[in-house]
Amino acid sequence: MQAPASSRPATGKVAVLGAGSWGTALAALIARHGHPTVLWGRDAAVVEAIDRRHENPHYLPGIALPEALRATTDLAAALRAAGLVLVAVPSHAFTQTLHALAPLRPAHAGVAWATKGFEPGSGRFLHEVAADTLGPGVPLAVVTGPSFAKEVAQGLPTAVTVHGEDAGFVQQVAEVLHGPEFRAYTGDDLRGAELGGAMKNVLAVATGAADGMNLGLNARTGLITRGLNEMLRLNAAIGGRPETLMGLAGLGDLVLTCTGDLSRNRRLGLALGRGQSLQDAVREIGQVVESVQTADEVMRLAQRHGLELPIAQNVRDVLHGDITPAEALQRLLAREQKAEYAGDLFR
Ligand SMILES: NC(=O)C1=CN([C@@H]2O[C@H](COP(=O)(O)OP(=O)(O)OC[C@H]3O[C@@H](n4cnc5c(N)ncnc54)[C@H](OP(=O)(O)O)[C@@H]3O)[C@@H](O)[C@H]2O)C=CC1
Ligand SMILES: O=C(CO)COP(=O)(O)O
Repeated sequence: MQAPASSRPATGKVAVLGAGSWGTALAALIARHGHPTVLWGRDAAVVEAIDRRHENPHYLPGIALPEALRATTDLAAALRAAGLVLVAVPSHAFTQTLHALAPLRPAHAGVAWATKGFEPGSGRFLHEVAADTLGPGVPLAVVTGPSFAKEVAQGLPTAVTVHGEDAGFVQQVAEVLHGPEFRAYTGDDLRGAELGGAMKNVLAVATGAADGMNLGLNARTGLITRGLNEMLRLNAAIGGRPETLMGLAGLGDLVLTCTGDLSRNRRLGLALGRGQSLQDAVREIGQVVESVQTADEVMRLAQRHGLELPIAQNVRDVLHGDITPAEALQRLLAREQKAEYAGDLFR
C-alpha cells in the first residue's frame, strides 16, 4: 500500500553522495526539479568546479549543471538537515560510505542508492549492507534501470524504477526523480531489482566481446536472450519476482548496456574481444567498470544455489585471464543441445 501523498512530509533537502558521472547526473536532475540539492564528493577540485562553474569536468565534461546545485567535500554538511539521502558511489565504496553516513543521517531521512553491484568479497546484496549498517526502521530503496548518466545529464528522456519495502519512501524517492523528461516507476522487489542491475553489467561484457570479435548481430542477440535466461534463473533462486527482471531493472537495462556504446561494461567487452588486456582496457575507460567485481559475486551466488550460468561463468573466466574470449566462444558453442526452458522461470 502506498502512503497517500498528503500524509508524507515535504522532502526538503536532498543529499546525493558520490560525485562521479551518475551521482552528478542524478543530483542535477533533482536540482532541476526544484529540490534543494547538495552533492558530496571526495575530490576537492571536482567539487569546486561543480559548485562554482556548474560543470563536472572529470566525469561529465561540457554539460551545464543547474546553478542551484551545491557541492561539498564535507559529508556532515551535506547530510545536515537532509530529508532524503541518495548514494551513488561504486559498489566497492558502498559499505564504507554507509558506515560514514550512518552517524550523520538525520533521523527522518530515508536512504536510497543508485549503485549497481554487490558488496565485493562477501557478495551481500546492497540492501543487506544498508539494513545491517543503518539498523532497523530506516526506509531503504534502490534506484535502477536503463539510464546512461550522460543522457540524463543532457535532459534526454529516461525511465527508471525505484524498489523498496517502505511504499511511502519509495514514492518519495520516485517523486523527486520524476519530471518532464524522466519517468520513475515504483516496485517493492529489492532483491530482483538489485540482481538485474548487477547482472546486466556482466552480460554486457559478453556481448561487447562478441562484437569486438565481429561475431555478428545474431550472436549479440543470442547472448542477450540467453543472458536474460540466466538472469531469470538466478532471480527465481534468490526469490526475486520474474516481472522485475522483465522490466526496466532487468530486460531494459540488459538491452541498453549490451547494445549502447556509452556502457563502460560493454566497452570493456569490446576491448577484450579485440585483444586488449583487462588492465589496459580498464585504464583507458577511466571510470568504474562494475562487472570486474560483479562477475565473481554472480558466480558465487549461482554456486550457492547450485546453478550453472554458462555466459556469466565464461565472462568471469575471461576477466580472470583463465581463458581468452575466443576460448569462451568455443566453450559456449560446444555446449550440448537442450530445451530452451528448464523449469518454470515465471512461476
Ligand atoms: N554512469 C552511469 O551511467 C550509471 C552508473 N550507475 C552506477 O552508479 C555507481 C557509480 O558509478 P559512476 O558514477 O558511473 O562511476 P564513475 O566512475 O563515473 O565515478 C565514480 C565516483 O565514485 C567516487 N568514489 C570512488 N571511490 C570512492 C570512495 N571510496 N568514497 C567516495 N567516493 C568514491 C569517485 O571519486 P574519485 O573521482 O575521487 O575517484 C567518483 O566520483 C556504479 O555502481 C554504477 O554501476 C548506475 C546507472 C547509470
Ligand atoms: O548502468 C548503466 C546504465 O543503466 C551504466 O552502464 P555502465 O556502467 O556499463 O556504463
